Amino acid sequence: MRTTPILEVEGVSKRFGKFQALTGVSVAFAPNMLTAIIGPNGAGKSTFFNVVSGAFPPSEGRVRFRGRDITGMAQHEFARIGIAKSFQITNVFKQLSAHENVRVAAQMRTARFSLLRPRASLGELSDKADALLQRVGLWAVRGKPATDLAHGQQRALEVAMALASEPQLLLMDEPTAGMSPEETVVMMDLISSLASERTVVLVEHKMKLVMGICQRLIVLHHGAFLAEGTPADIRANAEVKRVYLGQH
Ligand SMILES: Nc1ncnc2c1ncn2[C@@H]1O[C@H](COP(=O)(O)OP(=O)(O)OP(=O)(O)O)[C@@H](O)[C@H]1O
Repeated sequence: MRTTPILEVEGVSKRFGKFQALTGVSVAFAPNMLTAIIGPNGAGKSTFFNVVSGAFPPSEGRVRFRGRDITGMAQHEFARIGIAKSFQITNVFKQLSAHENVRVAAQMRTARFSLLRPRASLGELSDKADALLQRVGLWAVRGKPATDLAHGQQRALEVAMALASEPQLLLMDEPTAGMSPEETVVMMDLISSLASERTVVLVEHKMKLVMGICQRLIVLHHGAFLAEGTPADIRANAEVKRVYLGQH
C-alpha cells in the first residue's frame, strides 16, 4: 500500500474456547477509501468487526489506528480518538425525536472534550444535529420519535449519531440488514457519499451489494484471509468464486 494506512490489523486471531474464529488475519486500510469485508456464512466477518471495533480483544495480534496501538482499548475511548461504529440500534432513544437523538450524540462528544474546549451551546448542537439529519436524508422526519421511523430511517439515524463524533474512521456491520430493497439503495448511496469524506470499513454478507460502491474488497473464509482487491479483481478470482459466489 503506497499511502500510510489509517488502520492496520496485524496477525489477528480469535478463539472462542477451542473454536478458532479468526486465524492470523493481517490487512491494512488506506485513508478515505470504502472497503468491504466480505465472505460466506461463518467466515469470521463479525468477529473481525468486533475485534477492530474493540467489542472484544483478539487472542493474538494487534490493531493500530493512525500508528497507535488500540488493541484492547476501552470502547468509550474509540469515539474520542476518531473511530465510530454503526449500528448499535440500542443507542437510539426510541421516545426521543430523530433530532433529539442526534443532538444528544453531538452533546456527548462535546462533553467528552469539555476539558479541552468550551462546551457547545444548545443552539450549536441543534444546528449540528440538523446538518447531520440533512446529510443522512432525515430532515423531513426530524421531529418524529425514533420509534415511529421506518427501519431504514432508524438505521440512517444511527449513522447520523455515529457521524456526530466526527470520526475519521466509520465501521459498519451489515448496514442494510433487514432493509427493503428501496431502503437498501438509499443506504448504499449514503455510504458511498460518506466515504468521500472519511474512511469507511463495512462488513457485508451480500457481495453483490458492495461490488458497485466499494473501492476495495477483502475476502475472509473459514476465519482466514482469502483475497483482496478491487471489485473487478475479486469478481475474477477463481478461488473466491469457488468458496463464495458458488453459494449464491
Ligand atoms: N461468541 C462466540 N462463541 C463461539 N463461537 C463464535 C462466537 N462468535 C462467533 N463464533 C463462531 O465463529 C465463526 C465465525 O463467526 P462470525 O459471526 O464472525 O462469521 P460471519 O462471517 O460474520 O458469519 P455470518 O455472515 O453468518 O454472520 C462461526 O462459526 C461462529 O459460530
